[in-house]
Amino acid sequence: MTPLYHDFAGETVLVFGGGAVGSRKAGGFDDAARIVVVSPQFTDRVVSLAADDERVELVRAAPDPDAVAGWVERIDPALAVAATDDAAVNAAVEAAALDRGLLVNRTDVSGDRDPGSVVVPATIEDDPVAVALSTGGTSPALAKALRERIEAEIDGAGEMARLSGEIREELKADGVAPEKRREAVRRVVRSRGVWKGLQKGRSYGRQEADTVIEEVLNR
Ligand SMILES: C[C@@]1(CC(=O)O)C2=NC(=C\c3[nH]c(c(CCC(=O)O)c3CC(=O)O)Cc3[nH]c(c(CC(=O)O)c3CCC(=O)O)/C=C3\N/C(=C\2)[C@@H](CCC(=O)O)[C@]3(C)CC(=O)O)/[C@H]1CCC(=O)O
Ligand SMILES: NC(=O)c1ccc[n+]([C@@H]2O[C@H](COP(=O)([O-])OP(=O)(O)OC[C@H]3O[C@@H](n4cnc5c(N)ncnc54)[C@H](O)[C@@H]3O)[C@@H](O)[C@H]2O)c1
Repeated sequence: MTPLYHDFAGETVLVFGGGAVGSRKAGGFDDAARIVVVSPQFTDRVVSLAADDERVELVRAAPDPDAVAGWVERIDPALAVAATDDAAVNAAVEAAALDRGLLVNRTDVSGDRDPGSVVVPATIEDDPVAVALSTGGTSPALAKALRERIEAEIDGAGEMARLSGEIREELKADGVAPEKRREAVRRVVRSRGVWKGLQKGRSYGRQEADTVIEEVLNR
């Protein structure tokens, strides 16, 4: 499998099943224009998600396997998520989506998949930095445990991305030779002092970074 980032802006995601798994998946599409959850029952979590987020619609229904394709056709999503506790319904969701050339996330199986059948990774976001983590479907519990470790490890990465991106542009604009510029940026992103400074505040991080840059430029 090849990991890719997909932009669902302007698209619909259709989730079958409003239990624990369907509710978690429904809350994970920050970029989608519309998220429709079809289920006879819903968790409190997804009910409050729909109350707070107008993009999320709950439709109370329990389509049988033969009816699933009609729902997929009417709602015409970019991605269908099969998250019911009924394997025949989940299989029908997969078949209907693949028949129409749509992406599908089947939550009740692991291992080999048809092309178009995607896996949702564990994710860590500190905008604009994002980490997606998969165990190739082998051990979702490990994906979650590693996500928790990495979350602590990359705390502050978003601020570091903004600062080092800005420094990169400044050094380019100042006409610093490419080798020196790369060396300076590489040192900034690896400097414990800069990471620590950023935790106190942006200006402290910037000060630490300026010291690192001076060292490189004056060598
Ligand atoms: C990462 C995460 C993203 C998300 O879903 O948001 C995710 N599962 C998460 C948690 C989790 N899932 C399960 C447990 C209980 C412990 C356990 O059984 O291991 C826990 C842990 C917990 O809940 O503590 C059970 C489980 N999961 C799948 C099956 C079916 C099967 O294995 O056959 C069963 C057995 C069901 C049963 O027993 O009936 C299948 C899939 N789950 C995936 C993703 C895909 C593979 C990702 C990868 O490559 O690692 C894949 C293949 C399909 C998909 O869903 O895309 C999310 C962590 C989010 C986070 O917190 O960061
Ligand atoms: N991928 C994952 O991370 C993960 C984790 C745990 C379990 N699972 C799998 O996902 C499935 C769902 O797990 P869960 O914990 O959310 O179960 P759950 O029982 O809490 O939820 C299942 C939901 O599906 C709904 N449903 C039943 N028939 C339906 C139909 N015909 N159409 C639409 N909705 C229907 C139910 O009303 C319920 O809300 C399980 O079968 C399990 O195999 C996956």
